Amino acid sequence: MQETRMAVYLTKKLFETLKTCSKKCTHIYNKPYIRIVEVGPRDGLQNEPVNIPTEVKINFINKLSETGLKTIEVTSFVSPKWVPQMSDNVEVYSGIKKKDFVSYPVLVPNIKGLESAIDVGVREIAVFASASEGFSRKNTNCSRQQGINRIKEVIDIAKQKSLKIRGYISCVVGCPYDGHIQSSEVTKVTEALLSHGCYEISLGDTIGVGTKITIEAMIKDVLRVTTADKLAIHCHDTYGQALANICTALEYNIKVIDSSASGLGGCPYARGATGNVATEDLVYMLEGMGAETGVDLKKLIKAGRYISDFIKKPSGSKVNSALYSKYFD
Ligand SMILES: CC(C)(COP(=O)([O-])OP(=O)([O-])OC[C@H]1O[C@@H](n2cnc3c(N)ncnc32)[C@H](O)[C@@H]1OP(=O)([O-])[O-])[C@@H](O)C(=O)NCCC(=O)NCCSC(=O)C[C@@](C)(O)CC(=O)[O-]
Repeated sequence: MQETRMAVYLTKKLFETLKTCSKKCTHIYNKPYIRIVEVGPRDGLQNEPVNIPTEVKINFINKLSETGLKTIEVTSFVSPKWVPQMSDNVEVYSGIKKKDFVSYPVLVPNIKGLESAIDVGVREIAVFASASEGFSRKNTNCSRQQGINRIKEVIDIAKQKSLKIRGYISCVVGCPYDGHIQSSEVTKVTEALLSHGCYEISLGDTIGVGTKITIEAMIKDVLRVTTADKLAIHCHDTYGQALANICTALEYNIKVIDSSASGLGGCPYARGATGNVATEDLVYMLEGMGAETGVDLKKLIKAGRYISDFIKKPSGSKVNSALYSKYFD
C-alpha cells in the first residue's frame, strides 16, 4: 500500500517536472524571431550635413555586417542634386564586403536609379511612396499618384531582373506639410504597392509624431487589405514614441522593424524629422521581451559608436550610452 502511494506520488512529480521542462523548452527554443532592417547607412546618413568619406561608410557597413543583422540598407540611387550625401552609391555598394545570407538593399526612386543599381549588381531594392500629397511633392517632385506610377515602372523592370522589391510608405500618421493623415490613405497606397509587386511594405512614421492610438488605428486599417507578414514598421523617434509604437506593431504581429544604429537619421525633405529608433535600443528591448533578433549587441554598440564618433555627435542610443564604457573602457 505504502509502495503504491509512493509510486503514484513519484509519477505525479515526474509529470510536473516534464511540464515545467517543456514550458522552459518552449521559452528557450521557440522564441519569436524579429527581423531588423538596419537603415543607418542610408536613412541614417542621408541627412548629415558634413561629407562622410566613402571609406567611413564602407567601414560602418562592414561592422554592421558582423553583428548578425540580416538586412542592411546601404545607400540610395537617388539624384545627387537632391541628396548629395548618397552620391557615392556605386563606390559604397561595390566596396562593402557582402556576407552570405545578408541582404543589402538600396533605395531607388526611378528608372535611372534602378539602372545604376542593376549595373553594380544590386539584388534588392526599396521603392518609396508617400501617404501624403505634400511630402510626395517635396521629396520626389511629383504627386502621390505620379509617384506610384513611377514605382510601377521601376518594379516592372526590377521584376524582369528578379530583384527583390521592398516598399516604403512615408508619413503614415502625419506629414510636415499636410498635417494629420487619414489611415485610409495609407491603406490605399499599401494596396497599390503590394499589387505592383513589393514583397513587404514598411510603414514610415517619417516625422515621429505617432502615438499608440494613431499607430494602432493606422495598422488596423492597413490590415483590412493585407496580413501582418507583409508589413514592417519604420519609426522615427522625434517625440520619443518610437519604442512604444513598435510595441503596438508587435501586438499586431508585425515582425519586421526598421531602425538605425546610434539612432541616426532623418529625411532632408521632412522638416523637423530626427533620427530613427536606435537599433541598439531596439535589440535591447526585443531580447529583454524574450524575442530573438540574432544580433550581437556588443558588436552593434561598437558599430554605432564608430559612426557617431566620426560625425562628432553623441550616440542617439540610450543603450549605447549606458553600455559602451562597461564593454569597452
Ligand atoms: C525623384 C527625383 C529624382 C526627381 O527629381 P527631378 O528633379 O524631378 O528629376 P529629373 O528627372 O528632372 O532629374 C533631375 C536631375 O537629376 C538627375 N537624376 C534623376 N534621377 C537620378 C538618379 N536616380 N540618379 C542620378 N541622377 C538622377 C537627372 O539626370 C537630372 O540631372 P541633370 O540633367 O539636371 O544634370 C528626386 O526628387 C529625388 O532623387 N528624390 C529623392 C529624395 C530622397 O532621397 N529623399 C530621402 C529618401 S525618402 C525617406 O527618407 C523616407 C523613408 C524611405 O526613409 C521612409 C520614412 O522615413 O518615411
